Amino acid sequence: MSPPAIRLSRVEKHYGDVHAVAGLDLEVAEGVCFGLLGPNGAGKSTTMRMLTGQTHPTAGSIEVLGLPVPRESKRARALMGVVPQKDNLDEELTAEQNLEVFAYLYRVPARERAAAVDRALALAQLTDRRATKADKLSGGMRRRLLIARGLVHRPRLVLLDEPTVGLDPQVRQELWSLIDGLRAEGVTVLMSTHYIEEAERLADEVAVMSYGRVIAAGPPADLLSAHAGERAVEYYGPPPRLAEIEQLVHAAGLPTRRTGPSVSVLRAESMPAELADKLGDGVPRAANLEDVFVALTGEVVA
Ligand SMILES: Nc1ncnc2c1ncn2[C@@H]1O[C@H](COP(=O)(O)OP(=O)(O)OP(=O)(O)O)[C@@H](O)[C@H]1O
Repeated sequence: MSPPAIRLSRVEKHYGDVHAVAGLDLEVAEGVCFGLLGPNGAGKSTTMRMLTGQTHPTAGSIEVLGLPVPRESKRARALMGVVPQKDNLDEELTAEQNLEVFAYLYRVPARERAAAVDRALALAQLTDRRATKADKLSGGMRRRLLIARGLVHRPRLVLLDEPTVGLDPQVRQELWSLIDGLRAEGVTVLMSTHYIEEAERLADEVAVMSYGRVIAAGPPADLLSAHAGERAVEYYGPPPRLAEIEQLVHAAGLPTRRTGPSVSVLRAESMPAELADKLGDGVPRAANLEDVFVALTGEVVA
């Protein structure tokens, strides 16, 4: 078996009293799309920044594509593509020029640069906008360009920090297709997100982070069966009715969680018929990673 693309072992990052990362163990296998899931402040961005060598760990060890980081972060950076959360395109340059600059910085050989830029433009679906300045592109186009820029040198590993944050649902779908395409090509993807649906839709494996640690990791289906079961049923009603439902369900040994104006009964596939009768009509749905997260932490994501 080939060594993992990313390995973090007992990694800590302290900012004064804040332990942004607090004993992180993580392995990402080659060719996998891996989702780092957790609420704001869980330590996802700090982890990403340590992988690129932008910030150094307080303790622990990090390897990226077999190279120790931060010692060899320059070599590691040359092999990976990094797509930052914050859009830092050069406004003055066209889509094509933004890509050319990165092809040069990533040392794509001069005779291959034009083809690399063309390929990245096609990937971003911006071939017909190649001569448009970045400040004239829409939000979705800019984000696609930002991703394509990180891919111009055909990296084996791509880090995507919150790739679709703040974008409308249609643009998000487009980016999901783009990321899916990378996975199909065998590129290893590490993506941080606080959108449950994004992790569910794209990730082969997920690590749930809370307060700087991984509290559960594995393929989404395994996490669901271990922590949330197969199905949930949502019941709506006034607060006293919801409290009553919770009491009845807990007495039967099943977990619940509040979701706004409703109570979700988890592991509903094991609900006794008698209890189902008492609870009346509910809205059945499949269990999701949010159920897992809440079951593990009591916190609500996003
Ligand atoms: N440079 C810094 N100085 C001080 N504290 C920091 C710094 N960077 C991060 N932190 C703190 O570390 C914790 C983890 O932050 P981090 O940005 O890694 O979380 P996150 O999961 O990526 O959340 P977000 O999605 O909001 O970026 C937070 O409490 C944050 O305030």
